[in-house]
Amino acid sequence: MSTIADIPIIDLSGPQAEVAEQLVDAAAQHGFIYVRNLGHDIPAASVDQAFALVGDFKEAFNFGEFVDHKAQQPIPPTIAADEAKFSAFADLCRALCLKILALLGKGLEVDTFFSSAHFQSQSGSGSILRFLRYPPPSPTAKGSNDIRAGAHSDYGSITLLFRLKGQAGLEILKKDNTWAPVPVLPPGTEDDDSPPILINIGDLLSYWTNGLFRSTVHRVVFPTGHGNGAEGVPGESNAQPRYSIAYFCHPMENASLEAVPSERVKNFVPQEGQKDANPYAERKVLTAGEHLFMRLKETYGTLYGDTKD
Ligand SMILES: O=C(O)CCC(=O)C(=O)O
Ligand SMILES: [Fe+2]
Repeated sequence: MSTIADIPIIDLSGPQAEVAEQLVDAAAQHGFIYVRNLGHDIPAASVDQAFALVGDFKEAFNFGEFVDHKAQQPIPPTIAADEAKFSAFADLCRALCLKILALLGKGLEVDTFFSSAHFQSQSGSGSILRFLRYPPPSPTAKGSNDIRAGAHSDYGSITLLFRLKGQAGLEILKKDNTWAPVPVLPPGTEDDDSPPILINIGDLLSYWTNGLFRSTVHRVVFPTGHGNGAEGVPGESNAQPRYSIAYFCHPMENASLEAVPSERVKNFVPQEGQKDANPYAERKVLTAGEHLFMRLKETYGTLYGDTKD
């Protein structure tokens, strides 16, 4: 068995100063954090209900922001009946993101520096609630077809990821450049009512903190029996379709990504060769919207009026 990913497990209900410090350390060392879902922030029933809504999706369905509980985009009739439930779930995700951003600010001794740049109004941030469905392996698939979602890092500030017990697939790239599976139920959480919510740092927050917080590369694979060297986690399988729900949190588009007034950020020196070390320490101040545009342009250059070479 490959060794499972080394990701800290944090209970947000502990003493807040300690929790804040743990979150900052986890963001700096790992870029991924398990937040135990003990029902204080997101009730297990709400997660179950959200997964129960996903039945009809083909591969992915993205909700942009809801305004007055209404999606601001055309949504298929099959989904429209549940609009209020989707919106309520998005609200729970927003609230949890705000809490984590406030704690990260507390841990860096910059108070509301991050949290106040988010969700100042109902729209204008590019935050997305995404429902994902990955088909089961096709019996003939070999080699290159064993990747369900290619290696990437997320663009925004933080991402919340909800997964289902028993469903394998997520891996993170470790510092030694090898992949490690990320169990849905890390040791000690097996009896929780709902699996921990996986939080990861996105490129924007890494940029904003001059690389102190790591935006860790991850992917989704078929871990067993497909000859890709990934062996997965006991008790998890990929025989069934896999479902996940991600909430990608972004600051308001006009938020300016000015230097974080934190000693720890100021004093941070990227380790040599650290892949996600931030090259922009002496940079011009971007807004969150400009940062997103830059990332999208890197990925989808031709669509954004650039020619790729
Ligand atoms: O489905 C997953 O477990 C991860 C999805 C993901 O990384 C993404 O959509 O950015
Ligand atoms: Fe991702």
